Amino acid sequence: MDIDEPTLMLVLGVASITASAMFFTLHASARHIGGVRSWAYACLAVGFAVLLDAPRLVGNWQWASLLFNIPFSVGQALLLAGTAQFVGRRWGKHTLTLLIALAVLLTLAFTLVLPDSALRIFTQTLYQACLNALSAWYLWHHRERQSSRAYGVAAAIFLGEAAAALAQGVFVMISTLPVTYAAPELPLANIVNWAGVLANTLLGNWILFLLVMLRLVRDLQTDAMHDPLTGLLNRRGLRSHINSLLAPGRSLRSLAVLLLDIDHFKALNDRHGHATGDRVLVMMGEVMRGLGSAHVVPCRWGGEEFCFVVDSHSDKSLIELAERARQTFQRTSAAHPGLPSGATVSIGVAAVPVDGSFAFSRLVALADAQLYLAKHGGRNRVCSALDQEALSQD
Ligand SMILES: Nc1nc2c(ncn2[C@@H]2O[C@H](COP(=O)(O)OP(=O)(O)OP(=O)(O)O)[C@@H](O)[C@H]2O)c(=O)[nH]1
Repeated sequence: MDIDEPTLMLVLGVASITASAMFFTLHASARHIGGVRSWAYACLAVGFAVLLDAPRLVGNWQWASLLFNIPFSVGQALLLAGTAQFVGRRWGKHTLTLLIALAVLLTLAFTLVLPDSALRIFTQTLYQACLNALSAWYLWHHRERQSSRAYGVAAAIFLGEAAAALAQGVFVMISTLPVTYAAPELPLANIVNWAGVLANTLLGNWILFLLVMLRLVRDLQTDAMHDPLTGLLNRRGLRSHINSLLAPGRSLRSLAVLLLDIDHFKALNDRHGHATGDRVLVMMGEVMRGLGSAHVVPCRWGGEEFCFVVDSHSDKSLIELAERARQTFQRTSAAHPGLPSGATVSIGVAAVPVDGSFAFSRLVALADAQLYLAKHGGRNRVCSALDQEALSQD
C-alpha cells in the first residue's frame, strides 16, 4: 500500500490525543459514568506511542520497538479496563497491572533478551487481539436495551480490530521475509495492520464517545422522570408511562387511578419537623414500590400526594390494592422507629374505560373526587366510585 507512513501515524497520534482530551472533558462532567477516565488515559498512551514512532527518530529497531510497544500495550490494557468499568464489571487494579506487566515482559523478552521481530509482533498482536475481543464481548454482553444497536456496532468494531491484529500476527509469523513492525515487506499484513489501527484510533474512539453520550442521555431522562426523594416516577414519568399504555397497538380496555394523600401532613411537618416529614414520604414510596408491579405503577403526584396507575384490574382487585396500601402504610409508620406512629393515608379510587373519549385528566378528577370524600368522611379510608358491594366487604 502506498502510504506515507510517518504522516499517517502523525495524524493518528493527533486523533488519539484529541480523543483523550474529549474523554477527559466528558469525565469531568459525568464522573458517575465508569470507565471514561480509563479510556482517556488509554487514548493518551496510544497517542504517545504513535507520535513517538511517527518521526522514526530512533534508528535502533529494538529501542524503537520498546518506545512504541510499551505505551501502546498500556493503552490497550487501559482501553479494556475502561470498557469493563463502563459496563459495570468488577475490574481490580491488579488485573490491569498484570496485563501491563505481561505486555512489557513480552516486549522485553522478544526485543532485548531473545531478539525476534516476528515473535515480538506475533505476541503483541495476539495480546491486542485478546484484549479487543474481550472488550467486544463486554459491550455485547452488557448492551443496554435502548441503545443496543450502538453497542452492537461498538462490539463489531472491537471484534474487527481483534481480527485485524490476529491476522497481522499470523501473516508475520508465516512469512519468510524479514519484518519490521509495520511490515512493509508484507503488503497484506501491512494493509490489515493499518485497517486495525484506523478502526482503533478513529471508529473505536468515536463509538465509545457515542456510548457515553447515550448513557448520559439515558441518565438525564431517568432523572427527569423520577422524584429524587422517593425514587418513584414523577408526573413527567407518569405521562410517559400513560403515553406508552395508550400507544397504538395496545388494546387497553380500562385504566384505573388510586390517589393517595397522607393525612394531616402539614400538622405532621409542623410537629415533627420537615426532615421527619421527608422520611414519611420516603416510607410511603417504599410501601408503594412494594405493592407495584408491571400493571400497577406507583408515582409521586406532588407534595404528599401519590398515585397508582393500574392498567389490568378488576374492581375488587383495585379496592384490595387500595386497602392494602392504606393498612401497610399505617402499620409500617407505627413500626418504624423515629417516625410518628399515627400517620395514615386517605385514598380515592376511580376507573374508566379506555375508548375514543378517554382523557387521563378526567380519570384523575374522578379519583380526586373520591379522595375528597375520603378526607371529609374522616380520613384513613378508601373511597371509590366502583362497585360499592366490593368496598363494603372490608
Ligand atoms: N416534608 C415535606 N413536606 C412537604 C413536601 N411537599 C409538600 N409538603 C408539605 O405537605 C403539606 C400538605 O399540607 P396540606 O395540603 O394542607 O394537607 P394536609 O395537612 O395533609 O391535610 P389533609 O390532606 O387535609 O389531611 C404542606 O405543609 C407542604 O409543605 C415535601 O417534599 N417534604
